[in-house]
Amino acid sequence: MLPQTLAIPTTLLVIFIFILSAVVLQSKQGQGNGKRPPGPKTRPIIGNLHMLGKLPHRTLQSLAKKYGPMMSLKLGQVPTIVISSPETAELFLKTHDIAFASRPKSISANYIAYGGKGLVFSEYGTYWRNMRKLCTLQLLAASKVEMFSPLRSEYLGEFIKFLQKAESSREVVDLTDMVGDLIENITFKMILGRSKDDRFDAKNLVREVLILAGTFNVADYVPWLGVFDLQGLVRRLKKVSKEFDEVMELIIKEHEQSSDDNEENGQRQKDFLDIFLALTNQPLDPQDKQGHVIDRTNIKAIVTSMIIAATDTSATTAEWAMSELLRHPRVMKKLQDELESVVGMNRKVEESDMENLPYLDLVVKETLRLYPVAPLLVPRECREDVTVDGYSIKSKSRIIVNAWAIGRDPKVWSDNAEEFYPERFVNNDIDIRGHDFQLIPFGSGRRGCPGIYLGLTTVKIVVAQLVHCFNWELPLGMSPEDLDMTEKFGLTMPRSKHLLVVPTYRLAGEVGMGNSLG
Ligand code: HEM
Repeated sequence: MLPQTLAIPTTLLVIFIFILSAVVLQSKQGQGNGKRPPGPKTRPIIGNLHMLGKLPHRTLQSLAKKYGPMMSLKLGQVPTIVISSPETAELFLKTHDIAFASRPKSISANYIAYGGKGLVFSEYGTYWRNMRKLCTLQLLAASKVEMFSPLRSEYLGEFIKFLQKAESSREVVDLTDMVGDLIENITFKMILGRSKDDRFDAKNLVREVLILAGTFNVADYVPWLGVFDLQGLVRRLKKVSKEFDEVMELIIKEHEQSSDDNEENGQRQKDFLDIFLALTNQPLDPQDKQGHVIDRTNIKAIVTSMIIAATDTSATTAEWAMSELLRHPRVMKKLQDELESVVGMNRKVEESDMENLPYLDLVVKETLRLYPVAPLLVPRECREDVTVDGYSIKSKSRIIVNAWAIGRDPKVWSDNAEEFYPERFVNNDIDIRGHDFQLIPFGSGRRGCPGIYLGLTTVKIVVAQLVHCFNWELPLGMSPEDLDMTEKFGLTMPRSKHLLVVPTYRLAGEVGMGNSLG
C-alpha cells in the first residue's frame, strides 16, 4: 500500500492524466471525414452534458428549434444524434433501422440485466433476436395477454371496492399511488405468480432497480470516471442486484417445486416464469439445435426485463390520462356517455367491451401523444458508419429520438398541439404502433415495444373502469385548470406531483358485489 501522504498526489496525477488523454481523445474524435449534423459547441470532457438540464426532452426540443431535426451533440465522450421530426425518425427507425437496432451499454443495465442477457438493454445480435421472438410468441402475443384477463379483472374488482370504501368517507385518494400499486400487483402476479410475499419485499427492490436504471450516471458518458463511482450508483446497483437475485432464486425454486406438485394435483394458472422455466435447457432458436441453450440466468434476466418494462409504463400512462380527463370535464363526460351507452350502468366494463369503445381509444392515443412515458424512447446505438440524408453518423454514436417533441410539434399537429383534444384523431387513421412517425410512444422498427398489446390493454381497462365506476373531483374545491401538470424525468416520465382526487361511485348496485353488479 502507498503511504497516505503519497497516495493523494498520486491520485491527483492519475486524474490529471485521465483528463488530459480525454481532451486529446475528444479533439481527435471530432475530426471525422463526412459532414456531421449541426449542433451546439461542445466543452472539453463534458461535451454538451451541462446543457441537458432536469427535463432533457424539453431542452432538446428547444435546441432542435435552433439546430434542426437531426442534431449532433456530445454527451461526455459519446457522440450523440438527436432526432426531432417524424421525417428524420422514419429515416432512423425504418429506412436505416438495422443500422440503429442496437442499444448502448450502460453500467446499470449490466448489473440489472445480468450482463446484457435481458431484452430491453441488450445489444443487437442473435441472442437478442431469438429472445425477442420467444418473448413475443410465448408471453406477449394477444392470445397470451388475453389469458390474463381474469387476473386483471379480479385485481381491478378489489381496487374498485377499495375506492368505494374511500368514497363513503369522502376521503381524498392518492390516485398516483393507488394506480401504481394496482398495476404493480397485476404485473407481479402475471410474471411471478404472486403480488406479495411476507418473506421479502420484491416490489421495493424493483422500485430501487427502476430508480437506479433511470438515474443519469455520468460514468456512462465519461467512462474513466467509472472507477470513482462518484454518485455511489455502482455500490447501490451491486447491493440491489444481489438481493433481487436471491429473491428470484427463491421464487424459481418454489415454482419448480409447485410445478412438480401440480403435475400430480392439478391446476394453478401459469405465470410468465412457469412458461419460461418450461423452456429451460431448450435451444433459444428451435431451428438451431446446436445454438444457445436457455439457462437460469437467461430466465432471471428476461423476467427482470419484463417487470421493468411493464410496471411504470402502463401506470404512468393511466395516471396522465386521468389527469387530463380531470382537466377536461367535457372529454370525461363524453367518455362516460360512451361507456354508459355501450356497457350500461348495471355492470362494470370488461376487456371484451374494448372494441366497442372508440372514444376510449382516442383518449388513450391523445394521452400517449402528449405524455409518451419514455419521452426519448430507449436510446439506440449505431452499429456501423452510415450516411443518413447526406450526414455522416459514426459507428457507436448514440441515437436519441425525442418522441415527446414530435408529439407536440405544431408543424405536425397544428396550433393546438399542446391541447388535449382526442377528436383530432377522428376521421384519420394515425396509428400508434410505430407505423406513423408523428406518433411513436412505443418506438418503431426492430426495437419497437413488443408489449404494446399488453400495455394498451392494461391502460384501457384501468381508465375505463375508473371513469365508468366513478365521478371524480379535485380536492378542496381546486378547479381543473389549477391542476399541476408538470412532469419528472427518469426511466419513465411521471407527474412531478401525485394526483389527489375525490371519487363518487356512479354505477347501480352495491359495494363489493364483484364484477357483475346486476
Ligand atoms: C403504455 C405502455 C408502454 C409504453 C408506452 C412502452 C414504450 C416502450 C418504448 C418507447 C420502447 C423503446 C422502443 C424503441 O426503442 O423503439 C419500449 C421497449 C420495450 N418494451 Fe415497452 N412500453 C409499454 C409497455 C410495455 C409492456 C407492458 C411490456 C411487456 C412486459 C413492454 C416490453 C418492452 C420491451 C421488452 C422493450 C424492449 C424491446 C427491445 O429492445 O427489443 N413494454 N417500450
